[in-house]
Amino acid sequence: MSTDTVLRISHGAVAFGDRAVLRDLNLTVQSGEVVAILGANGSGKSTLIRAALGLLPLRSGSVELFGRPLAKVRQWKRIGYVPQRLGAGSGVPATVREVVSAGRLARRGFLRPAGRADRAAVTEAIEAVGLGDRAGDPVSTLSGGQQQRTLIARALAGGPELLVLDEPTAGVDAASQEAFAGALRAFVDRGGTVILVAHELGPLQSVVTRAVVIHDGVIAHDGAVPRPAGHHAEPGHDHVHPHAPGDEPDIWGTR
Ligand SMILES: Nc1ncnc2c1ncn2[C@@H]1O[C@H](COP(=O)(O)OP(=O)(O)OP(=O)(O)O)[C@@H](O)[C@H]1O
Repeated sequence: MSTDTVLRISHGAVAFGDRAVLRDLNLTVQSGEVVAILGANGSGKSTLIRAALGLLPLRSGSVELFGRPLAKVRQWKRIGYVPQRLGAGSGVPATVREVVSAGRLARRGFLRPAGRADRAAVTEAIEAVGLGDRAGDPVSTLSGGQQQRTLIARALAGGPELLVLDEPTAGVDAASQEAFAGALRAFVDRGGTVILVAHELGPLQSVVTRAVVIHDGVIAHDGAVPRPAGHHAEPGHDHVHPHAPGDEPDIWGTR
């Protein structure tokens, strides 16, 4: 597998008004890595990935994607991004297949009708997340976890090299978490790179190769996935964890 640099953030700083959220942050991700961005609520995890994709401006520092400065990145189809939440209640009764097909648009161009390869990629992505039997159903009839999987399938359908996922399994049922972990594993086996934000990894733990913990605007840990610190017992712990009984959860939200 090649070890090309997929993402490099150098001395990145992001502030909202005069509030610094990220300060002098350095992060390099190589091709083939599965990096989990961890940290407490509000520590800046989403801010980090949004800045990495050019969705938020840096106050200072620089970002390179696939070896190019952000301003020179043209091939956005190399990246699949799944933001934190499906825009709920859009009122559009789109089916799973329609939503996932939207993930092919950047690749095939807006004016060209979907071809055989497009349809095959959409079907494969839907199967990969375990929604083959729901492809014709409106997404509004799906569970939250299934909707999240639909968005992941949409990102996969574009055939990206890098997947960026913001809390893909937060509040997601156990079956969806397992299906999602399987889809990610298949993506990585084919040479894909993943950066994901998480509060707990659950079934994803076996896929993740590296954990980056954000604290106080900088990287407080970069390496092996840290062991849980028993946060379930803490009163401030308010996340929903749909894991199986007897399953030992892994929590990092150091609040
Ligand atoms: N557009 C914005 N304008 C002002 N403040 C913002 C904006 N986006 C994020 N923030 C603030 O920046 C901080 C970091 O937010 P961010 O969403 O990156 O945290 P997070 O680690 O992803 O949190 P969570 O785990 O709750 O999703 C928070 O205090 C948040 O309120």
